[in-house]
Amino acid sequence: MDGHELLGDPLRNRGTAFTTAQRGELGLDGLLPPVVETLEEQADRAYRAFLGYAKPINRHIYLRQLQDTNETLFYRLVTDHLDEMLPVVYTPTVGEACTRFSDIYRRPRGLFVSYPERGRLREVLRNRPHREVDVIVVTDGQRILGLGDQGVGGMGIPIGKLGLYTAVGGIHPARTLPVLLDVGTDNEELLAHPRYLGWRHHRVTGADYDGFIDAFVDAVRAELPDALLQWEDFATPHARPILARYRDRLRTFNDDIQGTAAVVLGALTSAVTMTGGRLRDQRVVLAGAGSAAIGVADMIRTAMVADGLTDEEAARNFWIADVAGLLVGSRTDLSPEQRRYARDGEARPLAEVVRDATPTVLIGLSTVRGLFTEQIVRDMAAGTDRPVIFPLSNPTSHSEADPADLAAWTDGRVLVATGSPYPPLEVNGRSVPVAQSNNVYVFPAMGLAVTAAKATRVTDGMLVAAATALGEAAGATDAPVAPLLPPIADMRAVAAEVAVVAAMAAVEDGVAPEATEAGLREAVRKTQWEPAYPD
Ligand SMILES: NC(=O)C1=CN([C@@H]2O[C@H](COP(=O)(O)OP(=O)(O)OC[C@H]3O[C@@H](n4cnc5c(N)ncnc54)[C@H](OP(=O)(O)O)[C@@H]3O)[C@@H](O)[C@H]2O)C=CC1
Ligand SMILES: CC(=O)C(=O)O
Ligand SMILES: [Mg+2]
Repeated sequence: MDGHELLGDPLRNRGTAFTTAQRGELGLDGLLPPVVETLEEQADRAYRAFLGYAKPINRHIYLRQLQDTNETLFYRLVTDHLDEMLPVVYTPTVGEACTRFSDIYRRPRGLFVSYPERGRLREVLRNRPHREVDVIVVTDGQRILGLGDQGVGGMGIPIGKLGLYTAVGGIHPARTLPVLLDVGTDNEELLAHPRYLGWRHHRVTGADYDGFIDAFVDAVRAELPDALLQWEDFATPHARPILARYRDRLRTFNDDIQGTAAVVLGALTSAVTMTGGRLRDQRVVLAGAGSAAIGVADMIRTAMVADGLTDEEAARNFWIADVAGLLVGSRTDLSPEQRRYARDGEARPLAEVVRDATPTVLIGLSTVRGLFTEQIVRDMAAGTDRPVIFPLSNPTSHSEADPADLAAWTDGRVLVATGSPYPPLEVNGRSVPVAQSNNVYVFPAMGLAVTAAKATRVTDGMLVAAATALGEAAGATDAPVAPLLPPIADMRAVAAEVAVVAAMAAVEDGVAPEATEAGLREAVRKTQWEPAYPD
C-alpha cells in the first residue's frame, strides 16, 4: 500500500497524526501539512468543525465523512461527546439521512445485496470490505423508524447502529458489516425520484421474498458462520416470521422486537421501583400492536410471571390497541401473537380504552405523532398517582407526546421515557433528565456479550438478564425524581456491565462455553476496542 492508498483507508489513516518518522517510512512525505497532531488535537479540531454546522443533517454528513476518512478519529469524537452526537448519528437525524439518502450520498459503506443478484449472493458477500466480522446489521428498508418504506435509503440505519456497536459496545469497527437487502420499494416518491440509487422496482413479495431471505442467510452461514446477525427495521409482517425461522439456527436476534423489549422492561422496572409498586400489579395500555409493541408486551408479561402471576393473569394486565382499536376476540384480523392479548367486548378506540382500563402504564409504539392527547393523559392521570408514560416512536417527529406536555398535563407527576432524545424537564424547580428508552441501551451490549462469550444463540434469558442489569444500573430508588435509565454519557461502561450479565445468562442457558464471571468480565474487557492509534 503506498502513501496515497493509506490515506484513503479509514481504518489505517491517521491523517495529521502520522509522525515525521512514519511519514518518511510510509511514503507520506509531502502528502500532509507539516504539523504533527495528537489524536486529542485532531478531535478538538473535528469537534469545532462539527459545531460549525448549524443543521443536524449537515452535522450528520460531516460525521459520516469523517467516519469514511479516519475511523479512529470519528470514534474518539463520538465516544467523547456521546450525549451530543447520539442524536446526530442516530435518531432523530439518521431518519432524515435515510429519507435523503440518494441526495446526500458520498461514499459506499457496507454491502448492498440486491434481488437481481440473488443467484450469486455468496460472491456478493465475498466482496465485503473486511474479512472477519463479529456483527452484521441487516435491513430491507421497509419500516425505517416510523418513516415507512425508504428502500435503499434504509442503509443509514445499519450504518448508524453499527457505529454505536463500536462507540458504545466497543466492537472493532473492522469487524462490523452493514447490509441493505434491496428488494425494491413501494414508496412511489422514491420510484419517481430521478436520482434514486436503489433497484427501481416494486417490492418483491411472498415466496420470492422468503426465498431471497433464505438465500441471504445461507450465504451468511457459509461465509461468516460466527457473525451475529441483527435484523433491523423490517415491516411487522416479515419481522416476526424471520425471527421465528432463524433464531434457533444461528446467532441472531431482532432488535426492534427483542432489543426494544429489554430496554423498556429495564425502564419500567425503574419506574415501578420509584412508585413503590410491583410489576405484577401494573395495568398496561399499549398504543400500537406491531412487532415492537407485541415484543414489549411479551417481555413484560414474562417478567410479571416471574413476579408471581400465571401467564393468563399476566395477559389480563394488557390492553393493546391499533388503528382499528382494542385487540378483542371478535376481530378476525389478529395474528396469533396479538390474539394472546385479545380482550372481550368491542374494538373501542385508544381514548376509551384508557378511560376503561385505568392504566398505570401507557406505552406508545404506534408511529403516530401526538397520539397521547391532553384528554387521554389527563384521564390516565386522574386514576393513578404516578402515571408511567413512554412515547417510544421514532424519530421525534413521530413521538406520541412531548415530555414537557406530559409533565404539564399531570402536574409534574409523570414518569416518562421517550424513544428519541428530549431536553430535561423542569419539575418543581428541578431539572429532570428524560430517559431515552431506546434499544441502543441493549444491542451494543448484546453484540459484546455474544462476541466475548462466543455464544451460539441469543436467548430470551440473555435479553431478560440485560433488562434487569439495565434497571439496576439506573439505580432508581423511591425518590420522587430520578432517571429511569443510566445517563447516556455512561452508556459505554453500562454496556460492558450489561454484556457481562448477558454473557453469564448465555453460559447458564447452555449456548456459550463454560466460563466464570471473572473470565467473562475479562473477555468483555478484551473485546472492547478503544479509539486510539496503536503504537
Ligand atoms: N424506542 C425504541 O427503541 C424503538 C421504537 N420503535 C418505534 O416503534 C414504532 C413502531 O414500530 P413497529 O412495531 O415495527 O411498526 P408497525 O408499523 O408494525 O406498528 C405500528 C402499530 O401502530 C398502530 N397504529 C397506527 N396508527 C395508530 C393509531 N392511530 N392508534 C393506535 N395504533 C396505531 C399500527 O396499527 P395497524 O397495524 O392497524 O396499522 C401498528 O399496530 C416505530 O415508530 C419505531 O420507530 C421501534 C423499535 C424500537
Ligand atoms: C430504535 C429503533 O430501532 C427504531 O425506532 O426502529
Ligand atoms: Mg429499529
